[in-house]
Amino acid sequence: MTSRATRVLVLNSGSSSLKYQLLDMRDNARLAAGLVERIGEETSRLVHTPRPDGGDADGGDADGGDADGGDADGSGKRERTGPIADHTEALEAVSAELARDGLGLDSPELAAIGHRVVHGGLKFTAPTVVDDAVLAEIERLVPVAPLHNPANLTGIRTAQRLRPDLPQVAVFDTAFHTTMPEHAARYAIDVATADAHRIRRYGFHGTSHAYVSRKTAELLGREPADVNVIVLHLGNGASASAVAGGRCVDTSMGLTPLEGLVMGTRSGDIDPAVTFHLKRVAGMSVDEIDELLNKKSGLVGLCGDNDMREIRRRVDAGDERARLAFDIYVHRLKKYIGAYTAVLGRVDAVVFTAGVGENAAPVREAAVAGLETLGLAVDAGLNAVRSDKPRIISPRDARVAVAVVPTDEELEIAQQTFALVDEGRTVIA
Ligand SMILES: Nc1ncnc2c1ncn2[C@@H]1O[C@H](COP(=O)(O)OP(=O)(O)O)[C@@H](O)[C@H]1O
Ligand SMILES: CC(=O)OP(=O)(O)O
Ligand SMILES: [Mg+2]
Repeated sequence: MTSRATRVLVLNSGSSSLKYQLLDMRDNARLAAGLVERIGEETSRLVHTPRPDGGDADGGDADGGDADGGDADGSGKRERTGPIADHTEALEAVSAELARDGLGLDSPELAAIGHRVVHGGLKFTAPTVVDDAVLAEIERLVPVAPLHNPANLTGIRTAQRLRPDLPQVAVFDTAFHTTMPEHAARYAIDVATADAHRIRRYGFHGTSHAYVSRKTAELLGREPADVNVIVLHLGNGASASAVAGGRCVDTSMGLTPLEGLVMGTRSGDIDPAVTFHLKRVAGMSVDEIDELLNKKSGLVGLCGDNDMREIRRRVDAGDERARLAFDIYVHRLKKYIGAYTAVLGRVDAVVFTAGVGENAAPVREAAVAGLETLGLAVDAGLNAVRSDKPRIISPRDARVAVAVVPTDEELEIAQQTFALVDEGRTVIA
């Protein structure tokens, strides 16, 4: 008997987390999904959900940890807490959980492992089968994605060790943004210096921006080529993009994932001279400034919390610091909506996605408040509906649709991975 390997394991390694999904590409069914968080701390936690779409569970969220996480009844969810030192240990723990369900990494049905890789520079414009040269290039880009590329590399190397025979496919956050025109991608600095050091806007979260902009066209009942969309990917990291006819024409993240919107722990846009000032006047080292802007800024720097749920709780309780953090976050969003409206000329939809964008109705409401002159408004009733389906939340007669479209980076990575390895593939006995 012969069978074709049709499963793909997707690994999304973040700086302190590992999200994973195992999918069967015949019908895109999720066979397992989960999350390891707080890697490197004493209180690491692994949440594993077998058959996340199956049974009568409420559909939950793909990341298995963004929503309130309380759907205990009958979903078969398993949780394990205790120290997990690094991404190698995390993947070994995930592998053990999968094996308990008969879905171990040794399965002959596994066709490939797909990895989210955050920084691919300009070299990688499409999903790529990993070899030594690809690994070396991802490594070379560590200085411009210091929170992400090292974790991505560990994920790939550990997966290679566990299944040396399988294709490992890298799917790059930067790939979707490589269509940006030069006038959007270049910084206005000395060209020779910029070119010598490959300094330019690369943009990130591209897999999500691509998926969500395509789904938005579907939601509007139109072809992606006919639709102009502003995508607001608001997770822990956050970025905006302007997508014209399916191609990215501008995005808020830059050389690194630090630029642009206010994020959970990152400052987003600041005057670059702040860094000189911190060095020359405050006496901080470059590494200290790096840590300040990447890990101790954004929402956490402003109010001590980076989780929008907690910030909203505090705002509702009258906490002034949380209120100011929320207002700064929203003000930056508004600026990007305005800027990208100007960049696109005609906007068909403004779309919210990722943990904050999909769940935080007050953020969506505040971000478009007062933007009626741009044709933007939300319907309070529609905005309040909680759902994991793509939906329009603007009034029926609105000139520009405002929408919520849940992202699914893992599905997109799995599809791109499978498309690559399945081309011309021979049947496995
Ligand atoms: N129900 C909710 N209400 C408001 N914000 C939420 C909710 N659920 C999740 N979030 C926000 O989403 C963030 C995580 O988003 P996510 O897209 O999973 O980020 P990442 O992929 O970068 O880890 C959390 O830090 C929190 O701020
Ligand atoms: C690029 C980036 O910021 O990714 P994340 O949101 O996963 O941190
Ligand atoms: Mg994310």
